[in-house]
Amino acid sequence: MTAVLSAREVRMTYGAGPTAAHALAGVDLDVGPGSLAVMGPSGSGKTTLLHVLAGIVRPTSGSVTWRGQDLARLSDARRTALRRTDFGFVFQSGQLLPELPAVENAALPLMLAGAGRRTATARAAEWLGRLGLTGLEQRRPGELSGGQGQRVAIARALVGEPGVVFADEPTGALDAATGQEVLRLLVSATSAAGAALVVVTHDDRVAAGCDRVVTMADGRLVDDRRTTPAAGAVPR
Ligand SMILES: Nc1ncnc2c1ncn2[C@@H]1O[C@H](COP(=O)(O)OP(=O)(O)OP(=O)(O)O)[C@@H](O)[C@H]1O
Repeated sequence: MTAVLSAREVRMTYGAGPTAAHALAGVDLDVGPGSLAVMGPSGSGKTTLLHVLAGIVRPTSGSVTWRGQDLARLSDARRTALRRTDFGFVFQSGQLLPELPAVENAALPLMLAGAGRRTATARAAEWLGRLGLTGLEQRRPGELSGGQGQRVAIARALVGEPGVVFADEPTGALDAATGQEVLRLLVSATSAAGAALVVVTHDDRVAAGCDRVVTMADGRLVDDRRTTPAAGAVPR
């Protein structure tokens, strides 16, 4: 496997002394092309790992390498710039700007990167179309269902052609059937865009729809396996 993103001996400790929380206690992980689910009990370090991999937080020690650069060594400004150009994000819900129509929400990363409004919204509209939202471009988030809102969030994550998409419980606020559909779209759209996907989830069915599943416990990776269609992967 050719790793696109590599974590080595990553540790993350919150606080100090006897009450310190060792959220990551030495994690080695190579993220390759395809989709990777991160599972594990509450408090095991999943979100912290996602944030460290995505350069949102700097680990206490260890390295995270993306395209030859150690994210932990970059300045905050450089990391923020790199996050904007190279990474896409989908969160549980509520991350769309309520006053903007769907197409402008999806176009935001391009506009932040300096693209003109017309070009940005045209590209965002294409992505909304690919995600089955044609005709809903002018709706505001409050006028969309939860599943439609998450599809707008997927369009926004992919519009800038990132190398990796990070998703934290992207189906957590949806009912089971809608969640499965959103996950299927997230996996297939990310793959079609040539981006890797890292998804934190508590849901076995979501994990089964990914190519690979790692499990965390107490800040460590304790299991790493490839899924097969026979193991229940979502048909594409
Ligand atoms: N900002 C913070 N300050 C202090 N401790 C934190 C902070 N963020 C996380 N922790 C602690 O680090 C550990 C790992 O938290 P993390 O959120 O990564 O776990 P998780 O597996 O994503 O949990 P969940 O499934 O409940 O979201 C927990 O013990 C948590 O209390």
